[in-house]
Amino acid sequence: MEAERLDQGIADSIIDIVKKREEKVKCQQDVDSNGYGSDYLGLLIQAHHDEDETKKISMEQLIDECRTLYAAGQETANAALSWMILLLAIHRDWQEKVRNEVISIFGHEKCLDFDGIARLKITGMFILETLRLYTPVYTGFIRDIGKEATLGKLTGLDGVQCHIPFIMIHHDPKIWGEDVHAFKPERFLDGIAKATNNNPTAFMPFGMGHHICAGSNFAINEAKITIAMILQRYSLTLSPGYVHAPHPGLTLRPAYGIQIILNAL
Ligand code: HEM
Repeated sequence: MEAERLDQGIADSIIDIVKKREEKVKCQQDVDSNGYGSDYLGLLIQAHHDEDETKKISMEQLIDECRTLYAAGQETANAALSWMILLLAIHRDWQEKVRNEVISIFGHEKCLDFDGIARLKITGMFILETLRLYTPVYTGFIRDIGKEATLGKLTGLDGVQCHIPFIMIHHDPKIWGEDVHAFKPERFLDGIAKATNNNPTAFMPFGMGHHICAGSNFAINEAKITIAMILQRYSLTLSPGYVHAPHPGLTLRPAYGIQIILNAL
């Protein structure tokens, strides 16, 4: 009952947001170039109002899309950012390296732009190493194996489910070396292909194949922007009250949160 009430609450708040956009269009405030808006929600509302019945989506479909995107994008990115903040606070040398890169590209200006974000190479290496060590979707994925598939010498796997736990792959010394548990963003200095010896299945924080994460670029940019904006303003120190307890829930999360002391620069 509680789950149903929450579910209805989520649907109602999405409908409220949609109605506000529709009202704006009715009032002619936002019809100049973007109609219902040029973001993802705007595109969904446009599809909901499409006169072509073959392209039109129902309100239920629109709500489902919003739900999926929020669930897939919020919990994962939240977990990833938490571990990034922890590792920045613990590895002060990397905090300095990342901050120096941010300042060298953006100066002490508070405003970031996309050209600069794309040039945040050290920050990118730091993000990849965090995703390797603390893979948010640690369970990986489960795939049904089809008729024709073979796995090494195994055949006749039709109907078998295959579970690929990303975190075990990301912590496999045969792939990453004996220092697999060490925090070493320099592994990614020459990109993911070099770090994994051209093995695309060695590093899969965003999955792979048909259902690979739809928001991976968004998530990396989101992390770069968040880290850059924090490091432009603060230095981070781990609070002595922090207890390290990665909790394997829906995503890999810090069981008791991450307590950080922020000092304005
Ligand atoms: C660090 C952050 C994130 C991580 C680690 C992550 C990871 C993943 C993983 C492992 C999958 C399953 C891939 C598979 O089954 O092969 C997935 C799917 C998905 N993700 Fe993400 N994700 C992140 C952020 C986001 C964001 C920000 C969005 C949206 C804005 C998003 C949207 C999706 C969607 C829609 C799917 C389903 C794709 C499909 O089934 O076709 N994700 N993500």
